[in-house]
Amino acid sequence: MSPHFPHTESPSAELSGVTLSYPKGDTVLKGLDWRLLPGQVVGLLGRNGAGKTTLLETLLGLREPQAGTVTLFGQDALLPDDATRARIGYVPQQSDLFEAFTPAQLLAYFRSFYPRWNEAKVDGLLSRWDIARDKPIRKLSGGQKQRLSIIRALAHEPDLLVLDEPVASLDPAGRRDFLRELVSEVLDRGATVVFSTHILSDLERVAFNLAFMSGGRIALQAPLDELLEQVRAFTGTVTEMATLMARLGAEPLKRTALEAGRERVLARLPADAALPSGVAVDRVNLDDLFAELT
Ligand SMILES: Nc1ncnc2c1ncn2[C@@H]1O[C@H](COP(=O)(O)OP(=O)(O)OP(=O)(O)O)[C@@H](O)[C@H]1O
Repeated sequence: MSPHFPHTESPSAELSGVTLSYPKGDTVLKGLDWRLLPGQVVGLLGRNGAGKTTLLETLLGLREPQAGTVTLFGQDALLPDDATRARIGYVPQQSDLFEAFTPAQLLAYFRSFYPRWNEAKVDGLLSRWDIARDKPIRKLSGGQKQRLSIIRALAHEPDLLVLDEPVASLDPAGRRDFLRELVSEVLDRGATVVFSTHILSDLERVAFNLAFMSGGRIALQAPLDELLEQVRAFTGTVTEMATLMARLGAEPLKRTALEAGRERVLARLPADAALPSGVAVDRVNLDDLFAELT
Protein backbone atom coordinates (compact mmCIF):
# COMPACT_ATOMS: atom_id res chain seq x y z
CA MET A 1 0.00 0.00 0.00
CA SER A 2 1.59 3.26 -1.02
CA PRO A 3 0.00 6.60 -0.34
CA HIS A 4 2.87 8.42 -2.03
CA PHE A 5 1.52 10.45 -4.90
CA PRO A 6 3.63 12.54 -7.19
CA HIS A 7 3.39 15.83 -5.35
CA THR A 8 3.06 18.13 -8.28
CA GLU A 9 -0.28 19.64 -7.28
CA SER A 10 -0.59 22.83 -5.32
CA PRO A 11 -0.83 22.39 -1.55
CA SER A 12 -4.15 21.80 0.19
CA ALA A 13 -2.89 23.83 3.13
CA GLU A 14 0.16 25.98 3.53
CA LEU A 15 1.48 27.84 6.56
CA SER A 16 4.39 30.28 6.25
CA GLY A 17 6.18 31.94 9.14
CA VAL A 18 3.19 31.45 11.43
CA THR A 19 3.53 32.84 14.95
CA LEU A 20 0.73 32.57 17.47
CA SER A 21 0.59 33.44 21.17
CA TYR A 22 -2.37 33.22 23.47
CA PRO A 23 -3.20 36.40 25.42
CA LYS A 24 -0.98 36.44 28.50
CA GLY A 25 0.26 33.02 27.47
CA ASP A 26 3.31 31.53 25.85
CA THR A 27 4.06 31.70 22.18
CA VAL A 28 2.86 28.33 20.90
CA LEU A 29 3.70 28.58 17.19
CA LYS A 30 7.07 30.17 16.43
CA GLY A 31 7.55 31.03 12.79
CA LEU A 32 6.12 27.69 11.71
CA ASP A 33 6.23 26.54 8.06
CA TRP A 34 4.18 23.58 6.87
CA ARG A 35 2.79 22.29 3.57
CA LEU A 36 0.19 19.57 3.17
CA LEU A 37 -0.15 18.10 -0.29
CA PRO A 38 -2.89 16.13 -2.02
CA GLY A 39 -2.47 12.41 -1.46
CA GLN A 40 -0.70 12.75 1.87
CA VAL A 41 -1.78 11.11 5.12
CA VAL A 42 0.09 13.02 7.80
CA GLY A 43 0.34 11.97 11.43
CA LEU A 44 1.11 15.01 13.60
CA LEU A 45 3.19 14.01 16.61
CA GLY A 46 4.12 16.12 19.60
CA ARG A 47 4.18 16.00 23.36
CA ASN A 48 1.25 17.15 25.49
CA GLY A 49 1.03 20.91 25.21
CA ALA A 50 3.35 21.10 22.18
CA GLY A 51 0.64 23.00 20.32
CA LYS A 52 -0.94 20.38 18.02
CA THR A 53 -4.52 21.55 18.64
CA THR A 54 -3.44 25.19 18.28
CA LEU A 55 -1.71 24.35 15.01
CA LEU A 56 -4.68 22.46 13.56
CA GLU A 57 -7.08 25.26 14.57
CA THR A 58 -4.78 27.84 13.00
CA LEU A 59 -4.49 25.77 9.83
CA LEU A 60 -8.29 25.73 9.60
CA GLY A 61 -8.54 29.51 10.00
CA LEU A 62 -10.18 29.19 13.42
CA ARG A 63 -7.36 31.16 15.07
CA GLU A 64 -5.68 34.24 13.69
CA PRO A 65 -1.89 34.21 13.97
CA GLN A 66 0.01 37.36 14.99
CA ALA A 67 2.40 36.84 12.08
CA GLY A 68 2.64 34.73 8.95
CA THR A 69 0.11 33.45 6.44
CA VAL A 70 -2.17 30.44 6.22
CA THR A 71 -3.84 29.37 2.98
CA LEU A 72 -6.36 26.62 2.25
CA PHE A 73 -6.49 25.61 -1.39
CA GLY A 74 -4.74 28.89 -2.20
CA GLN A 75 -7.22 31.07 -0.31
CA ASP A 76 -6.68 33.02 2.90
CA ALA A 77 -7.66 30.52 5.63
CA LEU A 78 -9.42 33.29 7.58
CA LEU A 79 -11.71 34.15 4.65
CA PRO A 80 -12.42 31.04 2.58
CA ASP A 81 -15.38 31.11 0.21
CA ASP A 82 -18.23 28.60 0.54
CA ALA A 83 -16.84 26.26 -2.10
CA THR A 84 -13.51 26.06 -0.27
CA ARG A 85 -15.22 25.60 3.08
CA ALA A 86 -17.14 22.63 1.64
CA ARG A 87 -13.82 20.99 0.72
CA ILE A 88 -12.75 20.79 4.37
CA GLY A 89 -13.68 18.26 7.02
CA TYR A 90 -12.80 18.68 10.69
CA VAL A 91 -13.14 16.39 13.68
CA PRO A 92 -12.21 18.42 16.80
CA GLN A 93 -10.76 16.80 19.91
CA GLN A 94 -14.12 17.14 21.61
CA SER A 95 -17.02 17.17 19.21
CA ASP A 96 -20.23 18.77 20.33
CA LEU A 97 -22.78 16.45 18.83
CA PHE A 98 -26.43 17.28 19.41
CA GLU A 99 -27.12 14.86 22.21
CA ALA A 100 -30.90 14.73 21.80
CA PHE A 101 -30.65 13.94 18.08
CA THR A 102 -30.29 10.44 16.77
CA PRO A 103 -27.36 9.69 14.42
CA ALA A 104 -29.82 9.59 11.50
CA GLN A 105 -31.15 13.05 12.39
CA LEU A 106 -27.69 14.48 12.94
CA LEU A 107 -26.44 13.24 9.58
CA ALA A 108 -29.58 14.49 7.77
CA TYR A 109 -28.98 17.90 9.34
CA PHE A 110 -25.35 18.10 8.23
CA ARG A 111 -26.19 16.75 4.82
CA SER A 112 -28.20 19.92 4.11
CA PHE A 113 -25.03 22.05 4.33
CA TYR A 114 -22.98 20.27 1.71
CA PRO A 115 -23.24 20.10 -2.06
CA ARG A 116 -21.69 16.62 -2.00
CA TRP A 117 -22.67 13.81 0.36
CA ASN A 118 -21.84 10.13 0.03
CA GLU A 119 -24.88 8.34 1.44
CA ALA A 120 -23.55 4.88 0.56
CA LYS A 121 -20.37 5.55 2.52
CA VAL A 122 -22.36 6.85 5.50
CA ASP A 123 -24.63 3.82 5.45
CA GLY A 124 -21.73 1.39 5.14
CA LEU A 125 -19.79 2.97 7.99
CA LEU A 126 -22.81 3.16 10.32
CA SER A 127 -23.35 -0.57 9.83
CA ARG A 128 -19.70 -1.56 9.99
CA TRP A 129 -18.99 0.58 13.02
CA ASP A 130 -22.13 -0.65 14.72
CA ILE A 131 -23.81 2.68 15.39
CA ALA A 132 -27.56 2.61 16.01
CA ARG A 133 -29.21 5.04 13.62
CA ASP A 134 -32.22 5.79 15.80
CA LYS A 135 -30.91 5.90 19.36
CA PRO A 136 -30.35 9.32 20.98
CA ILE A 137 -26.71 10.33 20.71
CA ARG A 138 -26.46 10.84 24.49
CA LYS A 139 -26.96 7.08 24.88
CA LEU A 140 -23.98 6.18 22.66
CA SER A 141 -20.63 5.26 24.20
CA GLY A 142 -17.65 7.65 23.95
CA GLY A 143 -16.12 5.55 21.18
CA GLN A 144 -19.40 5.38 19.24
CA LYS A 145 -19.75 9.17 19.46
CA GLN A 146 -16.23 9.54 18.17
CA ARG A 147 -16.94 7.23 15.25
CA LEU A 148 -20.08 9.21 14.49
CA SER A 149 -18.07 12.47 14.34
CA ILE A 150 -15.65 10.78 11.99
CA ILE A 151 -18.48 9.55 9.74
CA ARG A 152 -19.91 13.08 9.74
CA ALA A 153 -16.54 14.45 8.62
CA LEU A 154 -15.98 11.79 5.93
CA ALA A 155 -19.52 11.98 4.49
CA HIS A 156 -19.06 15.06 2.34
CA GLU A 157 -15.82 13.66 0.92
CA PRO A 158 -13.58 16.51 1.94
CA ASP A 159 -10.38 17.18 0.02
CA LEU A 160 -8.73 18.15 3.29
CA LEU A 161 -9.64 16.19 6.39
CA VAL A 162 -8.30 17.41 9.73
CA LEU A 163 -8.71 15.25 12.82
CA ASP A 164 -7.54 16.17 16.31
CA GLU A 165 -6.77 13.00 18.32
CA PRO A 166 -9.46 11.03 16.49
CA VAL A 167 -8.55 7.60 17.80
CA ALA A 168 -8.23 8.44 21.51
CA SER A 169 -11.38 6.59 22.55
CA LEU A 170 -11.41 3.88 19.89
CA ASP A 171 -10.46 0.32 20.69
CA PRO A 172 -7.64 -1.33 18.68
CA ALA A 173 -10.03 -2.90 16.15
CA GLY A 174 -11.81 0.42 15.73
CA ARG A 175 -8.50 2.21 15.19
CA ARG A 176 -7.40 -0.28 12.56
CA ASP A 177 -10.67 0.08 10.67
CA PHE A 178 -10.52 3.83 10.98
CA LEU A 179 -6.99 3.99 9.62
CA ARG A 180 -7.95 1.79 6.72
CA GLU A 181 -10.77 4.20 5.96
CA LEU A 182 -8.43 7.17 6.06
CA VAL A 183 -6.00 5.55 3.71
CA SER A 184 -8.72 4.64 1.25
CA GLU A 185 -9.82 8.29 1.31
CA VAL A 186 -6.39 9.21 0.16
CA LEU A 187 -5.95 6.44 -2.38
CA ASP A 188 -9.40 6.88 -3.89
CA ARG A 189 -9.53 10.60 -4.21
CA GLY A 190 -6.09 12.04 -3.56
CA ALA A 191 -7.40 13.82 -0.48
CA THR A 192 -5.13 15.22 2.22
CA VAL A 193 -5.60 13.79 5.69
CA VAL A 194 -3.88 15.16 8.77
CA PHE A 195 -4.42 13.88 12.27
CA SER A 196 -2.77 14.28 15.64
CA THR A 197 -2.15 11.25 17.79
CA HIS A 198 -0.17 9.91 20.71
CA ILE A 199 -0.58 6.28 19.77
CA LEU A 200 2.59 5.48 17.91
CA SER A 201 1.83 1.83 17.19
CA ASP A 202 -1.04 2.88 14.90
CA LEU A 203 1.30 4.84 12.71
CA GLU A 204 3.39 1.79 11.98
CA ARG A 205 0.50 0.13 10.17
CA VAL A 206 0.55 2.47 7.19
CA ALA A 207 3.31 4.35 5.42
CA PHE A 208 2.21 7.68 6.78
CA ASN A 209 4.03 10.89 6.57
CA LEU A 210 4.99 11.87 10.06
CA ALA A 211 5.29 15.49 11.17
CA PHE A 212 7.16 16.02 14.43
CA MET A 213 6.22 19.16 16.30
CA SER A 214 8.70 20.69 18.69
CA GLY A 215 9.64 24.19 19.83
CA GLY A 216 6.65 25.73 18.05
CA ARG A 217 7.67 24.39 14.66
CA ILE A 218 7.48 21.29 12.49
CA ALA A 219 10.94 19.91 13.23
CA LEU A 220 10.76 17.22 10.53
CA GLN A 221 8.26 15.71 8.14
CA ALA A 222 8.86 12.60 6.07
CA PRO A 223 7.28 9.22 5.31
CA LEU A 224 7.77 6.78 8.17
CA ASP A 225 9.44 4.12 6.00
CA GLU A 226 11.96 6.68 4.77
CA LEU A 227 12.74 7.77 8.32
CA LEU A 228 13.28 4.21 9.51
CA GLU A 229 15.50 3.58 6.51
CA GLN A 230 17.52 6.79 6.64
CA VAL A 231 17.75 7.95 10.25
CA ARG A 232 20.56 6.53 12.39
CA ALA A 233 22.05 7.31 15.78
CA PHE A 234 25.84 7.74 15.78
CA THR A 235 28.14 7.97 18.78
CA GLY A 236 31.68 9.32 18.91
CA THR A 237 33.77 12.35 19.81
CA VAL A 238 32.53 15.75 18.68
CA THR A 239 35.34 15.94 16.14
CA GLU A 240 34.68 12.45 14.78
CA MET A 241 30.99 13.28 14.44
CA ALA A 242 31.64 16.52 12.56
CA THR A 243 33.93 14.70 10.10
CA LEU A 244 31.50 11.81 9.69
CA MET A 245 28.46 14.02 9.08
CA ALA A 246 30.34 16.00 6.43
CA ARG A 247 31.65 12.83 4.78
CA LEU A 248 28.22 11.19 4.64
CA GLY A 249 26.38 14.36 3.67
CA ALA A 250 24.08 13.59 6.62
CA GLU A 251 21.61 16.02 8.14
CA PRO A 252 21.99 16.11 11.95
CA LEU A 253 18.55 16.18 13.59
CA LYS A 254 19.44 16.05 17.28
CA ARG A 255 22.72 16.13 19.24
CA THR A 256 23.03 14.87 22.79
CA ALA A 257 26.24 15.57 24.73
CA LEU A 258 27.76 12.52 26.46
CA GLU A 259 30.70 12.26 28.85
CA ALA A 260 34.34 12.80 27.87
CA GLY A 261 33.80 14.99 24.81
CA ARG A 262 31.59 12.44 23.12
CA GLU A 263 28.15 12.95 21.65
CA ARG A 264 25.25 11.03 20.19
CA VAL A 265 23.97 12.42 16.93
CA LEU A 266 20.66 11.47 15.40
CA ALA A 267 21.07 12.12 11.69
CA ARG A 268 19.28 11.55 8.44
CA LEU A 269 21.44 10.00 5.76
CA PRO A 270 21.10 10.57 2.03
CA ALA A 271 19.27 7.65 0.37
CA ASP A 272 22.45 6.19 -1.15
CA ALA A 273 24.83 6.70 1.80
CA ALA A 274 27.33 3.90 2.48
CA LEU A 275 28.39 3.68 6.10
CA PRO A 276 32.11 3.37 6.75
CA SER A 277 33.10 0.41 8.89
CA GLY A 278 34.09 0.87 12.53
CA VAL A 279 31.51 3.57 13.20
CA ALA A 280 29.23 3.18 16.25
CA VAL A 281 25.80 3.33 14.71
CA ASP A 282 22.29 2.25 15.77
CA ARG A 283 19.04 1.91 13.91
CA VAL A 284 16.10 3.80 15.41
CA ASN A 285 12.44 2.94 15.79
CA LEU A 286 9.39 5.17 15.97
CA ASP A 287 9.58 5.39 19.78
CA ASP A 288 13.15 6.68 19.51
CA LEU A 289 12.14 9.23 16.89
CA PHE A 290 9.28 10.47 19.06
CA ALA A 291 11.50 10.67 22.14
CA GLU A 292 14.24 12.57 20.35
CA LEU A 293 12.35 14.80 17.94
CA THR A 294 9.44 16.05 20.02
N1 LIG B 1 -7.35 28.93 24.77
C1 LIG B 1 -6.12 28.98 25.31
N2 LIG B 1 -5.70 30.04 26.04
C2 LIG B 1 -4.45 30.08 26.55
N3 LIG B 1 -3.53 29.11 26.41
C3 LIG B 1 -3.89 28.03 25.70
C4 LIG B 1 -5.20 27.90 25.10
N4 LIG B 1 -5.25 26.71 24.45
C5 LIG B 1 -4.05 26.14 24.63
N5 LIG B 1 -3.23 26.91 25.37
C6 LIG B 1 -1.83 26.62 25.73
O1 LIG B 1 -1.10 26.47 24.54
C7 LIG B 1 -0.18 25.38 24.62
C8 LIG B 1 -0.45 24.38 23.49
O2 LIG B 1 -1.73 23.76 23.71
P1 LIG B 1 -2.38 22.75 22.65
O3 LIG B 1 -3.70 22.33 23.21
O4 LIG B 1 -2.35 23.39 21.32
O5 LIG B 1 -1.32 21.55 22.70
P2 LIG B 1 -1.49 20.03 22.24
O6 LIG B 1 -0.19 19.65 21.62
O7 LIG B 1 -2.71 19.88 21.41
O8 LIG B 1 -1.67 19.30 23.62
P3 LIG B 1 -2.32 17.83 23.97
O9 LIG B 1 -1.46 16.79 23.32
O10 LIG B 1 -2.20 17.81 25.46
O11 LIG B 1 -3.75 17.85 23.48
C9 LIG B 1 -0.34 24.81 26.03
O12 LIG B 1 0.66 25.36 26.83
C10 LIG B 1 -1.70 25.29 26.46
O13 LIG B 1 -1.73 25.47 27.85
